[in-house]
This record gives sequence, C-alpha cells and structure tokens, in this order.
Amino acid sequence: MSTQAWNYPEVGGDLVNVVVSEEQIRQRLSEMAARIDEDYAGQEVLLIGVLKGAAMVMSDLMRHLRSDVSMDWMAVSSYGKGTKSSGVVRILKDLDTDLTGRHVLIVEDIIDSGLTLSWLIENLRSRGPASLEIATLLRKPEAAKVEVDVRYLGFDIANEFVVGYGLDYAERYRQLPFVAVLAPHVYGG
Ligand SMILES: O=P(O)(O)OC[C@H]1O[C@H](OP(=O)(O)OP(=O)(O)O)[C@H](O)[C@@H]1O
Ligand SMILES: Nc1nc2[nH]cnc2c(=O)[nH]1
Repeated sequence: MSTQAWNYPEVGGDLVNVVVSEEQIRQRLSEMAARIDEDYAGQEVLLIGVLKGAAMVMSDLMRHLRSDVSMDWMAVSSYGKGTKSSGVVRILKDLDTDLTGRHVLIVEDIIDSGLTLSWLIENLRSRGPASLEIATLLRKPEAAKVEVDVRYLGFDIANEFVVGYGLDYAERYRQLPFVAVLAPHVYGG
C-alpha cells in the first residue's frame, strides 16, 4: 500500500507500514454504524467514548448513525508514556451522565491486553445500565490477557504497537488519518 499520497513524512521514517487505511476505516465504520442502527432500532443509545484515543472513532462513527444517540466521555489511562499497559487503570475524567436504565455503548479505539476495558465494564456495570456493549475499531487477539466480549469490531490486527487515528505514542501521531505500525527505534523496542 502506497503512503506517499498522504504526504506524511513520518511514514517510512517513524512509521513502518500502514495497517488500516483511511478508506478502510471509513468503510468499516459505516458498516458498524448500520449494525448499531439495526440493533438499537427505536431505542436511545448513550455512546461513551474513552479518551483520548477514541476521539476520532467516536466522531466518525457517530456521523454514520441514524439512531437516537447521545454522547459522554470518560478519560482513563493505563499506558502513560510507554507501549505496555501498566495494568493499573486510573479515572482521569468521569462521566457527567447517570447510567441507570440507559442503553450504553462503549466506543474504543483499540483493545490490546483488554485490561482497560475489562476494568471499565466492571465499573460501568455497577452503575445500573439497562444494557452495556462495546464497539472498537481495533483489536489485537494475540495480546489478550483477559477476554472482552466485543459486539461491534472494526479490525483484528497483529500484535504490534500502532499509532494514528487517535492512537498515540507519548501524545504524538494521533492526527494521522490511518493506523500504522510505529518503528521500534522510536520507543527503543
Ligand atoms: O487493552 P489495553 O491493553 O488496556 O489497551 C487499550 C487502551 O489503551 C489505550 O489508551 P491509553 O491508556 O493509551 O490512553 P489514551 O487513549 O489517552 O491514549 C486505548 O485507547 C485503550 O483505552
Ligand atoms: N498507540 C497505541 N496505544 C495502545 N494502547 C494499547 N495498545 C496500543 C497500541 O498498539 N498503540
């Protein structure tokens, strides 16, 4: 896949190769949105985005949805500046919304070890939602330390550290419109 057209000097330097292109993301999110619309027909859905990584997925997924949706955000972090989950999840920003009796759909950019989401599911379930499901653009099956039940999945990818489309390394690369493998020399891997 050629990346020259993006005019991103990072590709071929800090970035090894594109894993999911902008067009593939657009297409897959529209398919996921169609399934969500079908499943929640006639019901109001609360989308919960997990900051910061899910910002792009949330905004692009949402604009395909025809369901009655509202949105809230939670910020949690387990990676800090590294490329491995610390396993310790911290709430940096909590929800503004009461989940009691709501149909909740968590929107994530990636499930890697699964530690963040399994913790989050437990946390949100205790708040009494009517239903709780997960949509994620990316998942790394080989990296799973805990199994997480995903209702809406974009792509399964290899166990490599990726950046772009919301995903960062030390807060950089989030703005890339595609997902790419980060060269190990950048993080000393
Ligand atoms: O399955 P896991 O191994 O737990 O990894 C997934 C989590 O890691 C990333 O968040 P991160 O902690 O890097 O914060 P960020 O979204 O602010 O970049 C990503 O957005 C997920 O929330
Ligand atoms: N940027 C980035 N963040 C992650 N968080 C969990 N896995 C990843 C990954 O592969 N890349």
